[in-house]
Amino acid sequence: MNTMNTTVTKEAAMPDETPVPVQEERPAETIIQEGATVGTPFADDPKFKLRNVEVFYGQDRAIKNISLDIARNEVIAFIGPSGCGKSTFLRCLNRMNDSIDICRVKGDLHLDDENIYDPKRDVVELRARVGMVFQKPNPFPKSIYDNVAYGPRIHGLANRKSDLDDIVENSLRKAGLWEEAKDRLDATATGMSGGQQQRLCIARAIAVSPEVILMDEPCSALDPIATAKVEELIAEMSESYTIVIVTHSMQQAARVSHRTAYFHLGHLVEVNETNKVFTAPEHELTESYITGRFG
Ligand SMILES: Nc1ncnc2c1ncn2[C@@H]1O[C@H](COP(=O)(O)OP(=O)(O)OP(=O)(O)O)[C@@H](O)[C@H]1O
Repeated sequence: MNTMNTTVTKEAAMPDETPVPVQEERPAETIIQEGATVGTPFADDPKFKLRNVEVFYGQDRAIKNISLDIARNEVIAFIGPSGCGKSTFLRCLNRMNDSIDICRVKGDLHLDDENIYDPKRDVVELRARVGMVFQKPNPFPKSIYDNVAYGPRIHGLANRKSDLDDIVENSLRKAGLWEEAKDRLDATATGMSGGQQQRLCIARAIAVSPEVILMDEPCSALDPIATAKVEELIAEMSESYTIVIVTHSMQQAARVSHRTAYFHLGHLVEVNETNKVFTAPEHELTESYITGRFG
């Protein structure tokens, strides 16, 4: 455990002049050392190598000098209080922040030794390699088939209709949706349940053969049964893909991830094996969060 104290003691003068110790919470900012993440933030031969990353919205610095590796085929969970920068950092990994005018990203961000922010980089190709599943299922107002076929069509991944059929079937199978969808491929996707729509969005991401799948609170709009299905899927998918998941649910992070990264006020405070984060956190802020003292 980090040995720094969370409290300071100060003497307060009582009317009878007897000094009485007063306990005061030390503000979180005073116990964070910028850029000094505790635990195991680095990996050998990483999929993503991210160094000294800073993200600004206008003048506001939302991500403060974060360095992290994401290993191949690992599931890493980003946790932390609301507004700590989890989604902002996640969106750097496939340049989703590019669409926000006031957003500026600094630092070195590499995917397989290629600079993600190289001005010459094809962002469409990057997002095919690094797919994304959002908080709210967002199928296109098209048929189930066309939702999954959309990416392969625009990326020219199938020459014949039968090839496209195979991609659609395989993607729906991998997303655990084939049995439910095979007899209604022409039905509109928006007529599916929320959980089915989210698995369809996962199938849509899988259809372009990504290497990485980013998930931004993928279960927050789902009921417990649909959530359990998506979590099962994450476990299966981790054999083929690198997965980065932002979640508000510590139980979910504990169930699905190999490593967990704890964010606080734009800092990356701790990264460790998930089991360690939840049973023996090294930093006192991580401990405060997982024991429910704030967040
Ligand atoms: N488009 C934006 N414009 C300006 N500021 C933003 C924008 N998006 C996020 N921020 C700010 O950046 C900081 C980090 O936000 P972010 O959404 O990344 O946090 P988060 O940890 O994902 O939060 P939550 O758990 O609530 O989704 C917050 O202070 C937020 O207000």
